[in-house]
Amino acid sequence: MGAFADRLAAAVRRHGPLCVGIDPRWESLPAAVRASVAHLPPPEQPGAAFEAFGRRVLELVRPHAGVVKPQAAFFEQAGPAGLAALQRLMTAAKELGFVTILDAKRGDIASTAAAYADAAFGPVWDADSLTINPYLGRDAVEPFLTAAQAAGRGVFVLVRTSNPGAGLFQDLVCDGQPVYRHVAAAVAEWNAATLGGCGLGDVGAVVGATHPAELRELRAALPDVWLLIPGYGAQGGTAADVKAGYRADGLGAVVNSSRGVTFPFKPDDASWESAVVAAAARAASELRE
Ligand SMILES: O=C(O)c1cc(=O)[nH]c(=O)n1[C@@H]1O[C@H](COP(=O)(O)O)[C@@H](O)[C@H]1O
Repeated sequence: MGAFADRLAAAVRRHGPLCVGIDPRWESLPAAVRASVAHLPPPEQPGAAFEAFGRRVLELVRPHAGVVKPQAAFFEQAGPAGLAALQRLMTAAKELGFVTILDAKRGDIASTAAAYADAAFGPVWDADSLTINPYLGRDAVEPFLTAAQAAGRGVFVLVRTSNPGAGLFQDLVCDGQPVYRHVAAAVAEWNAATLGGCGLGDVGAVVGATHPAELRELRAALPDVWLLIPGYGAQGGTAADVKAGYRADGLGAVVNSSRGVTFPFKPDDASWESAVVAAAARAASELRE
């Protein structure tokens, strides 16, 4: 219990709260990276380029971040070569000492959820943690919790997402509270059984940086829950917006930036690597303050 929470705490103490999202887009990649795969058959080019780019990004951001979050959709889009790239990047991230969040937003009936969980935490993806969608209910979430606990891993449950349309269902008031507060209450219950030495547990909550009022409210309601806060950077969330996500001890939140850190350049910019380093350094310092 708490194995994942404690690993995350160690990473955040060492490197600060920045989580770098790896969401590669073929059209945004540096021209040099695309050229380096031009000899391959076209269906294999995006996957190979994603791997080369992702590996370099991991090395470049290493001094500034202890957590990475590859988003599976972008790799799936690149077909089998993309999935192979994702698998190798997950391994590379672990070898570099990052805590990994596999962002696949899984959720299904219990028997299928068990297969998703087995895939995420088993030897293939070997993720430290996985994002999950709780919409199907308790029996659909529990297989992820069981598998995560058995393997010393964690999950991040979608609670209040960063997208503009998040309120359509999440804000509906039912039994006197918005739906996202009901989800938060369930997260608190699931997390309570998993606390580690750092005082936080293995069942985290996803709360968007774009909703600072809800972030403040959820930080108070979930004092021992790790928050994964996306929406900082490209979606408009600022360092001031995410401030309410941290606990007084500075732990409790990891703040994700994907495009803001990994694509701060135009494809034909030869100095893209220094742009990535500068963006990671800037985000890390802003978030630490
Ligand atoms: O679970 C997530 O990571 C997530 C939840 C959410 O509410 N909003 C959100 O943007 N995300 C993910 O966080 C990343 C945000 O990317 P950028 O907007 O480029 O920083 C993407 O991978 C999204 O899929």
